[in-house]
Amino acid sequence: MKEIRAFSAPGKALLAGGYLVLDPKYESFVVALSARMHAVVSSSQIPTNNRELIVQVKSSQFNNNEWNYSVSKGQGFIPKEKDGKSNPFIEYTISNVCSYFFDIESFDNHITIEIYSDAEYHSTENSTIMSNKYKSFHFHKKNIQDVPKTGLGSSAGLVTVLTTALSSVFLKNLDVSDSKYQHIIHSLAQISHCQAQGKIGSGFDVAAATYGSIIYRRFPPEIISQLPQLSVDNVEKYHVTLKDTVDKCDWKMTASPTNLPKGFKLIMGDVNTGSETVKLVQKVNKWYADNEPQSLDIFNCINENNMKIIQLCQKLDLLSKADPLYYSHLLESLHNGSTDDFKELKEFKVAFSTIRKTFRLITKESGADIEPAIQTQLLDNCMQIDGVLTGVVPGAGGFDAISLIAAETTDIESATVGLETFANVSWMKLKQAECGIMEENPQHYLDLHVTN
Ligand SMILES: Nc1ncnc2c1ncn2[C@@H]1O[C@H](COP(=O)(O)OP(=O)(O)O)[C@@H](O)[C@H]1O
Ligand SMILES: C[C@@](O)(CCOP(=O)(O)OP(=O)(O)O)CC(=O)O
Repeated sequence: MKEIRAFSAPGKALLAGGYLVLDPKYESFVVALSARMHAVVSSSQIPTNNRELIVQVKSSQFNNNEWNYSVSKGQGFIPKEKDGKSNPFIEYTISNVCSYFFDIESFDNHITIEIYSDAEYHSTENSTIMSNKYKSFHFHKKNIQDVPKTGLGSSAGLVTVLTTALSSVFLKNLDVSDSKYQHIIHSLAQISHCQAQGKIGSGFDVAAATYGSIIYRRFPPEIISQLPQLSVDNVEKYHVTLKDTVDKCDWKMTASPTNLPKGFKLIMGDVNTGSETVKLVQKVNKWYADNEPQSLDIFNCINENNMKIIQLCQKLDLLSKADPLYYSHLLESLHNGSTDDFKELKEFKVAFSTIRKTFRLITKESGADIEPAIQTQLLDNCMQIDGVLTGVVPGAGGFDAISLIAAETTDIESATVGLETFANVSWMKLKQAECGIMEENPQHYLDLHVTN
């Protein structure tokens, strides 16, 4: 009998903690976003002589892209694509999930996974909308690697949701709301994502895809770097080390659920030019090493303000319950220019402006365009808009995007329409996600038809 299940995972914005998050001594604030990556998985058992798996991954939104893999222990769980096509994010995910579960006695060996990604992950130019009563997706004429990204973490979302979908074939009782399974999904996805990227980043994107909005402290990079290379000759060794890493190892990380305070929302503006995170990180690392110990003081100053933001979010949320009247006045102040009358809001603004000031200092000293002048101007202008409290360049910064924190009642589109100052920004149809990885109804992806 054919089994069908569906899952989805959210995108991310690193609101506080860019660069510092790479070091396990600092915590960061990651907001999970309503743009999600989806996987619909169906599996069945077909007769074979060996324990070979057939895994077909379809991403029909992108020029009908599809990858057809055969995977077996004899090939070291290294997937072989029928036509030699490659997608490292899919391949490492298949390798790790298969290696982790391969001692399970019986499992479905014919697996089809359909990937869908929400509109906000990519430029929607020249795309066709296909929808049904429940979902709506953009279909492109280009292959996945040729459609411009917006920077919400498509590969992290893909790897996390694919890890979940594949694991569900081996674990029929997989429950994504159970922390035991979330840990397995998160660990396998972090490992696969790092291997596919060829570097061990901070992993905040995979953590948000799994756990939702979080206060995040990264795992030590050695957890992943100590894994042996997966090859035909060391299948057993890889399997044992992987099992230990996922099941026994202390990942020494934090991923505590958090949220923007009640009555506030995150607004993301796509600036449409793009930056290269790897190059920015290299420049900042060089600047840091060349300028110790002052660079440590600068990072500590950013950290103090990051922590302030995390504490203020918690404080505001408590206040919304403890003193609803005061809180409603506080929210109103965002629309009548009196935010400075409320010390919590004043402190919130000061924390962000200090972080921005410090980012500008690093920009000047390192040559890494974290908050380039054009973004400074844009953010300053945004802060004049009715309802907007503050703003920052998220993640690595650069020319990619801006994040604003505003009253839920802010209408950013109307406030900026037709204004030259905001001509280069497109406001993304996004909000904070309600949760990390979640199970979806597979019926909701059926009968998609053209709607534009
Ligand atoms: N919907 C999708 N279907 C198939 N592969 C995808 C999809 N989205 C992302 N990917 C994979 O992730 C890659 C982009 O990863 P990356 O450059 O790290 O971008 P991002 O910063 O969005 O994570 C794509 O080239 C592709 O291999
Ligand atoms: C600099 C960083 O700390 C944050 C980068 O955040 P972005 O959200 O800009 O990331 P990408 O999607 O990978 O480009 C690097 C890291 O944490 O890996």
